[in-house]
Amino acid sequence: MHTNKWNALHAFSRMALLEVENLCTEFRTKDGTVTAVDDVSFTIDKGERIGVVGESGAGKSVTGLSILQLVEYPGVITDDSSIRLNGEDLLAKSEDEMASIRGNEIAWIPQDPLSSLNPTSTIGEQIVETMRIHGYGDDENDRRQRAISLLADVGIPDAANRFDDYPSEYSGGMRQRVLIAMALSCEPSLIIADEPTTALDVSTQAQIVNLLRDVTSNDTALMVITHELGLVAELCERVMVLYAGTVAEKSDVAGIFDDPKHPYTKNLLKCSPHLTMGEELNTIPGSMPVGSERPSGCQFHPRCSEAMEECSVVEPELLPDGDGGEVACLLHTDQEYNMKVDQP
Ligand SMILES: Nc1ncnc2c1ncn2[C@@H]1O[C@H](COP(=O)(O)OP(=O)(O)OP(=O)(O)O)[C@@H](O)[C@H]1O
Repeated sequence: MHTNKWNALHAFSRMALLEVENLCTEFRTKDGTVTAVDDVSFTIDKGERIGVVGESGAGKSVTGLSILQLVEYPGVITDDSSIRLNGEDLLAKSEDEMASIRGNEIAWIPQDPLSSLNPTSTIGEQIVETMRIHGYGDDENDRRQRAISLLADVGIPDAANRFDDYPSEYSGGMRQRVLIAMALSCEPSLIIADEPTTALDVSTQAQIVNLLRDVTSNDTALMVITHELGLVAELCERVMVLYAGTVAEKSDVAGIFDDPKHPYTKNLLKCSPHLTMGEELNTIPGSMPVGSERPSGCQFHPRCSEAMEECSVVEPELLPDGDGGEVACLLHTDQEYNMKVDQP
């Protein structure tokens, strides 16, 4: 019952910044409909850091891109979905309004710093341009000064001189810092970071985690998309575990590590290089359903070592787990489901 007190405090001290309800995002391809995000609901409070975790293909990036309405063709957010920022319906916004919200209100840190930066433009000019596009700052000189101070804030030494360098003159870790500076440049209320430490060495990863923790605050919330639960442990307050586009489990960070409920979460913990600390690293046998073919019942049941007969028939609902979190697993629900299966 460790989380109830925390949740009560959380409810009183914070307000919802982002409210995602029943988000469904489908890719309507010629080979059938791929449901990338299937009825996902969650909130992010002002200044909160939340981790969205799962293996490749779980729907993490599409969830983030849906919030920004940047899902590529033939992706469609279905009509029952709702995404609200500070109470405003983002799905009712025009493309021009969304363009202004991107960067100004919600900033995206993409997966790959090298391909996200323009190799032919200086680092400083790219940060200034982000502010210019979003109408931030009064004049070019202000924007330039702010870019230099942001570069210094994210730990670029000798920022005034490094302003005029090209991306190729920065290391991988420095390029990631630049993307963080760009995300911060227009003072967004939410930053969505997609795998922010992938491809960095271990000590640089630790520095980027510390930086992300330092730059998020009461004014800036963070949604981290990652397959790495170790990153979540170091950085986030709450976790949402996705599997095949559905929410497997939600919890505060302590709950996920001390008492994971969903068998998929338990498997992910055994697969995290940071958490296993030199013990044998496991992989989860089998693979996530791909394309339009989805198993009946629980999406994870074909790979689940704890699966029961009814797991192949009944789709588990996401229900309170009794510890302040929520879990979608028949092992953690009462007899109601078994009765449903037994009925003719
Ligand atoms: N353009 C597309 N057309 C068809 N299916 C797509 C498209 N983009 C994504 N998908 C499908 O959506 C699902 C979720 O993809 P998503 O990129 O969100 O996964 P992820 O959890 O972020 O994985 P990764 O860690 O590999 O980025 C996958 O099954 C993927 O194949």
